[in-house]
Amino acid sequence: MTHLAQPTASHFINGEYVEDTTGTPIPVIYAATGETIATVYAATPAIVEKALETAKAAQTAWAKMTGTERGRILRRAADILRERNHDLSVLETYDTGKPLQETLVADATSGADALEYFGGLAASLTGEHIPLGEDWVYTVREPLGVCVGIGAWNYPTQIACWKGAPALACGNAMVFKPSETTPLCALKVAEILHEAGLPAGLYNVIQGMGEVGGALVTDPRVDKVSLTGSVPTGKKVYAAAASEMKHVTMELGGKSPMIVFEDADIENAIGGAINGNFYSSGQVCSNGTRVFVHKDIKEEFLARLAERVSGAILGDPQDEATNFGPMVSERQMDIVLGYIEQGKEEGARLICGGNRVDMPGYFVAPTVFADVTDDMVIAREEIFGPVMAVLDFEDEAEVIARANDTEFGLSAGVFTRDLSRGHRVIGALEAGSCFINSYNDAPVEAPFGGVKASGVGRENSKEAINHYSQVKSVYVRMGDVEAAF
Ligand SMILES: NC(=O)c1ccc[n+]([C@@H]2O[C@H](COP(=O)([O-])OP(=O)(O)OC[C@H]3O[C@@H](n4cnc5c(N)ncnc54)[C@H](O)[C@@H]3O)[C@@H](O)[C@H]2O)c1
Ligand SMILES: C[N+](C)(C)CC=O
Repeated sequence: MTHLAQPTASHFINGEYVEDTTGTPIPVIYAATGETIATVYAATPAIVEKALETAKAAQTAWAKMTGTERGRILRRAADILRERNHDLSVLETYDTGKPLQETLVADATSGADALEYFGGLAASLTGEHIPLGEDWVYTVREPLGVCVGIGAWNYPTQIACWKGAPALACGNAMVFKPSETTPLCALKVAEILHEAGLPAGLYNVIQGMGEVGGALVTDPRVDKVSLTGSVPTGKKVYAAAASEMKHVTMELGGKSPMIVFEDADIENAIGGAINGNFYSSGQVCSNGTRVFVHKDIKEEFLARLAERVSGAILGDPQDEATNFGPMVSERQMDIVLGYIEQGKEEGARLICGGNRVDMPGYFVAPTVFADVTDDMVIAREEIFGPVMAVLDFEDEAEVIARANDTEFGLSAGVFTRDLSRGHRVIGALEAGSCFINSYNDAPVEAPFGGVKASGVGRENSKEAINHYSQVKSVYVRMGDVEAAF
């Protein structure tokens, strides 16, 4: 019997589903059971060619439409996403294993927000007039052309929309390659965009592993590459794109600090630490996985934290009562369990969790280590699972220096009732997406992205427009041209 997650076909190109079973089969495995629920096929060179040719051909006419017309289509797509939120959330849960309780509020909804926001901005994308005496300069905001989006597996619907919405609003075409681990949701985004009236060829989805991503990145017809993925992949893709000076956005990994001062509202800080470590079972790029807690409140923090973590409900992710799901794959589970063993060997104090859960699927118990030191591997490397490292500190200058002592710079959070200190400390932290008395809020109105090895460019907000368009300046002389000879 065909599982309801099985898509119509593997790829969506030129406004329709396209199949080519000669590509490498990619099984889609439901992380809560280990069963194969769908199969898609990696794009062959012919499929890659068709997607790029189609995108290139469709983009010129799209760019000539008014922003109002483009925006209307994106906003219609946002409405359809919201109307179908339940079905899309069920699919997201099959694709990723994340609990339905989360996907109902975080995935298609945040994708719809992006489509609505950039749909609303499309009509206001203008240049400026710069008077220069009798002469003047005007600027024109132009699309880049064909953009490639490459996704990670933790937020497949959101990533497909966060890249597609600003690209399309600016008049570009997109070829999107989802993660091979979660190939399903982006196909629905493409289907809905076309149902909303998007002309054929402007948003194409093709499947595949890194080689397909690599073929897209190096193709001369591609003008921009936006990757969400790990730092090692980011370095490769950035280098490949640099050979032809392509525009890039790099949304990469992190090992972000969350600092809890002694005057913090401790329950709020614990709530922030739980959201910033255990939401999506810890598979969130911006997570505050190094939780620095002032030594005076550390033991109280740990005791209350352990009590609250015991409230995690592990189970069937399609059951709305479940609030903690499995790792996306067996491979990711093994990576996370390997880090947990390393934490134990390094001498960190295990407060809770620390094991695979004895149930079907790839569940790792929410894990907290205390007495973690800066040099431990679990404090230095991105784990991308439910593993919180709690470190203690004594004073502000010391904790800022330690928080910044990392190659990453995606996010940072501070909990304190002293707002002067909150702003001062956030100002000194090397991170792109920061929080005061909160953690991991990512509304579409706020720029999102990292500094240092965590990334280049920003998604969301008006900032994203700068990364999907370029400015042409035109000098207009009103008088005669003066020349030396
Ligand atoms: N900053 C953000 O917004 C953000 C959001 C989500 C996830 N992430 C990061 O993503 C990582 C987890 O996701 P992942 O395991 O899927 O990452 P990954 O780097 O393994 O893969 C990401 C994507 O890149 C593709 N890819 C791999 N090699 C490639 C190559 N040489 N050329 C082109 N494409 C290639 C993969 O097929 C996949 O689609 C974590 O590090 C996490 O922090 C970042
Ligand atoms: C962008 N965000 C934080 C919602 C998901 C990243 O993994």
